[in-house]
Formats: sequence, structure tokens, C-alpha cells
Amino acid sequence: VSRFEGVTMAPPDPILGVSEAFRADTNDLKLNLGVGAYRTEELQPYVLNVVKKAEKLMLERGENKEYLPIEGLAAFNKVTAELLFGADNSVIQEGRVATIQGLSGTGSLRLAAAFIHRYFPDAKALISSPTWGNHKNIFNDARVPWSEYRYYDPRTVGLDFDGMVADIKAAPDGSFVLLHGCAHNPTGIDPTPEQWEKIADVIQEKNHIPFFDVAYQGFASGSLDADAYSVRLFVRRGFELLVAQSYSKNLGLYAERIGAINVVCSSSDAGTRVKSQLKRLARPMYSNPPVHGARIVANVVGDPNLFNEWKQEMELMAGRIKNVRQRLYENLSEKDKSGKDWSFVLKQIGMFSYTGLHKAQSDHMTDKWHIYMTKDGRISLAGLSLSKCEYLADAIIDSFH
Ligand SMILES: Cc1ncc(COP(=O)(O)O)c(CNOCC(=O)O)c1O
Repeated sequence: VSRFEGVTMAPPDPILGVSEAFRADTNDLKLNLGVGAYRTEELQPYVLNVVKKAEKLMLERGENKEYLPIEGLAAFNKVTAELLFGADNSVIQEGRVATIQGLSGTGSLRLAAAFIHRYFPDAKALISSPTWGNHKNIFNDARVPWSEYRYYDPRTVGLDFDGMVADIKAAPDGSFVLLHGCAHNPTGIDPTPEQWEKIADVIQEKNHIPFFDVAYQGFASGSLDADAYSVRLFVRRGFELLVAQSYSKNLGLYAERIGAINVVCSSSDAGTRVKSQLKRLARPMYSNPPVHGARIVANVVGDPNLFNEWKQEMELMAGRIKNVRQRLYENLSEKDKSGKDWSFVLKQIGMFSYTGLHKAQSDHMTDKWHIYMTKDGRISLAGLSLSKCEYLADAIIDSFH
């Protein structure tokens, strides 16, 4: 008897499934606002110039393909922690950060979740409502129980700060609070500096452990330092914490699967022990990480000229998305006679806008206008060009009728 006969069909991924449907659409008006991947004004994928230059250097150098150590490329681990915390940060100087190169943001989050399950079996994870769709899958598969904290307020299309704080306060002491470092996905709504201070207060009061997910450093505002504000605030306040990093967006290395998990510990000795246990978890999971993306990051950040050019390209990408936000806001405000306040399109940060559209409306946008977006009403502005803003505005307004 066939053993696999009984295997049922898995549902399409809420985010990546949208791109599959987009590819199947033959209408040339079609617009993919689903996946969070940067596109140029011509709606083409973008390989950064600094990546091409770094790869040319690497090819000329003729490097080998030997296995990396379990923890990854040392040069990468050094620069990734320095980028995140700042090279002059005391946690770096005192050697208190355990950094492991991960399989991009997802793999880094998964390794951290495995660590939490192994060493804090009774702890819960607290995730924002809504959050990036894969967070729940990652904690479920790592067998880390989770619950949600309120985050998005549909009435104000803003942050439900009081609800967030109340839910974090109500959770069992010592929970792991998953926080988006910048450019919250899918809402595009970030706490203000004052609100981050209060969030730190309640986390401190409850002995919770901050767990940052930083997938957009430098890509959200265009500044690496500005986008690391929340992480550096918590470090300054003396927290032990975890931070998952990704270079998918800010360096456009999506398919290279390059990221890291960083654990800030209270002593360098603890850091050494934590790093050894992360390695022990990584070994049976994937043994050791891919070298190419790690070398690109190390080469770009390690060379002052390339590093500066990278910062300029990040500002360009962030700038294009800001221009698209502005144009979409103008088109919506001009065309919509309902008096609806569209200013949330301008207030949100990063590559997404959380429109508040219901599933029926997003289905209508797809069926009638061939516009593809996730069912939660999130649109990726990175997939939108200035020339297509009017078309999108017409479709959004039409979806309310
Ligand atoms: C918050 C967050 N964490 C982590 C990640 C992990 O990305 P990666 O594994 O590519 O580093 C992502 C990437 N999102 O994917 C695009 C989308 O939402 O459409 C992310 O948004």
C-alpha cells in the first residue's frame, strides 16, 4: 500500500501564494503588491550596484567552497553585529554578543525559537496582532507557545499602544516579546521613541525578554542608525535580548538567505556558552550556512567606498517608496469624495501600507483590477511605480462601492 497516498495538499502560503496567482494572470494591467520585495520604477527586481561590485571582487579573488564553521563566516558575524549595535557599543567591546550567521531572517528566527524551546520550555512568545505571517509558523514548528498582543487599531489606523502595553503586562513573567525593530510588517506602524521607552519599562517590570526581528535596517528610513534606534535603546537600558537580522531587503540578497541571530548576554562568558548551544542546535538543522551572501555583506561593509555606496543605494530605495507613498496619497485624496482620511498612507514606514481593506475588497481588486495583495489588506509599495499609483487609487476607491 502507498505510504504517501494519504498526504493531503497544503494550503498556499498567504504571502508567497499571491505571487503564484499573479504569475498565472495573463492580463498586462496586472500589478503584484503582494510579496515584500523591492522593485524599481520599471517594476523590475533590483540587484544593488555594490553587490555586483563585491561579487566581481570575490570572483577575481577566486575563493574556495570549503564548509563554513557552524556559526558561519567570522568576518560576516563581526560586521553584522557592529552594523546592528554600532561598533563602539559596549556590548561589542565587552564581547557580550553571541552572533550566529543564520539562513536569513527566517532561519535566524527559527534557530532562536529552537533555543527558546530548549532552554526556556515553560516560556511563551508574545507576538503582535497582526504580524508577519511566518512568525506563527516558526514558533509553532519550534513548539514555542505564543499569544498575541494588540498592535493595530483599525479605528485610528494606528498603534493600539494602550492595548499593546496592557497585553504585555498581562502575560506571564519571563515571556519573550517579539518586537519589529523598524518598519512593522504588515502595518508599517512603528512606536515613537517615547512609546519605545514605555514598552521597555513594562518589559523590564515583567522580567520579559525582548526578541527583536530586524528585517529592514536601513531600508525603512534610509538610515542604518535610525532604523536600529529601538534595539540600541533596549541595549542601552541593559536588557539581555535577542535580535534576528536579514539582508534580504536592505542589500537585496533575498535568495542568498543571509542573516544572523544575535544574543546580548550579561557577560562574555555567558555569550560564549549561549553561542555554543546555538551551534549545537544549528548542526543537526542545516550543519553550516551558505558562504556567498556572507562574503558579499562582509565585502560591502568592510570596504569604506562600497559601504558608503550601499548607504546611498538604501536611501534611493527608501526614497522611491516614500515618493510612491506621497503620489498614492495624493491620488486617493483627490479622487475619493467620501471624505475618508488617507493620511495613514503617509504616516506608515517601510515597504508596506496596511490599508484596512477587507478580504472581499482585496478579492475585488484582484478579480476586477488584476491587483494582487495579501488578504489582510497589506500592499507592498515596493511593487508599485509612480505611473501605476492612479490605477491603484481608482481600484481602491472602486472597492468601497
Ligand atoms: C518582519 C519580517 N521578519 C522576517 C522576514 C524574513 O525574511 P527573510 O527570511 O527573507 O530574511 C521578513 C520578510 N518578509 O517577507 C516579505 C513579505 O512579508 O512579503 C519580514 O517581513
